[in-house]
Amino acid sequence: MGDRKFTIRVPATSANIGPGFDVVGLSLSLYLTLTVEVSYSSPPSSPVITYSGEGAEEVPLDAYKNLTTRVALYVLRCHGIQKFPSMKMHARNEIPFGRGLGSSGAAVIAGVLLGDAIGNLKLSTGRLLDFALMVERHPDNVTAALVGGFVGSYLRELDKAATEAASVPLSEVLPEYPADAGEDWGNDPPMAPVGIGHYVKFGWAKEIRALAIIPRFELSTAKAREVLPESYSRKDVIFNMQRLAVLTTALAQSPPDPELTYEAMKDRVHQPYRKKLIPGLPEVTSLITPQTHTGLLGICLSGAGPTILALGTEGFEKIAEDAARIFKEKGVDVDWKVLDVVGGSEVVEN
Ligand SMILES: Nc1ncnc2c1ncn2[C@@H]1O[C@H](COP(=O)(O)OP(=O)(O)OP(=O)(O)O)[C@@H](O)[C@H]1O
Ligand SMILES: N[C@@H](CCO)C(=O)O
Repeated sequence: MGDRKFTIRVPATSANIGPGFDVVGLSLSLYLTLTVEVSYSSPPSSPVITYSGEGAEEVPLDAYKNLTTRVALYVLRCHGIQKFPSMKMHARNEIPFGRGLGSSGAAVIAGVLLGDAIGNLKLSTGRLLDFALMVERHPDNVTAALVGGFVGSYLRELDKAATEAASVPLSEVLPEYPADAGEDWGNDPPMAPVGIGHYVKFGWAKEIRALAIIPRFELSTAKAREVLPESYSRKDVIFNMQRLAVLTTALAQSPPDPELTYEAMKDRVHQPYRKKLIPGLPEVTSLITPQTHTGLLGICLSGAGPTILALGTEGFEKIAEDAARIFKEKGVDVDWKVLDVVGGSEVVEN
């Protein structure tokens, strides 16, 4: 194989969109971009990683500790390739860490695409998703990051053997590989069962944009999932299913109907439990409405939070300023960005 240069670009995502907890995701115009140079003619060595942008002060640059390169190595090892080729990678990241904008999902998809590209594996979209789902176990962010747009997904019920293969602890899927391990990593990594995740892309009305109101603190997804209950009442489950069924079509209607979409973006499965981790969440999502803010279609927690996502057609500045004021009263400073709904990940040869 000759030497190669390529770029991998993966969008940010907002999961849940209110009632679709662990089910729907939306890709947004902030990107994790990898610029990669691979030399197959040089002997294999540890990849040289540089990084700029969001998370630069905390992200590990050791390829055996960095999430993206560990995922790439997992995919390579599942295909019998034990070592990275000689390579340089620069990551430029616009997606803030731990804010509910899918930074980890983007890093995982970037890793799967990186493994696919450097191993010249030519995996199908479905297979790329299988490997991503072995690492990030809920499909909403990774699916939207891979295929783009407004996406619904479910995890298939697997047979007994495949269920076991798909439920190994993350530490076994992604061990922190010792840099000096040579070719001997010990056991083979668990192979991803075929067809773990299935998805469908919904329509999206082109005039709808997304306002991300981003608190200046991080909340890890793991912590935001710990506060959720194990079971729910029938009433709350029906509340969410009714709204989600309406929402997936309502956001494709042009012009969108604010009355319909605002109510359809309400949730009783995750947001009520997360309010203790995000001061201001109940106030922002209840005081900012289509009646008070022309152009607003709906407002919800983005992913596991703490970012708030407001969907709308206009009036973003007023929505953002009023949300910022409510957060400020609770002692929380925010930044805000108006984002577009975008296509999925791209790998471009340079
Ligand atoms: N570009 C990246 N490179 C390496 N590691 C990353 C990268 N982006 C995110 N991570 C890792 O993922 C962690 C954040 O993941 P987490 O799931 O808590 O939040 P999130 O993905 O930003 O939010 P959400 O899943 O709610 O949308 C970071 O602290 C970091 O360890
Ligand atoms: N559906 C997930 C998204 C976060 O990655 C959650 O809300 O916990």
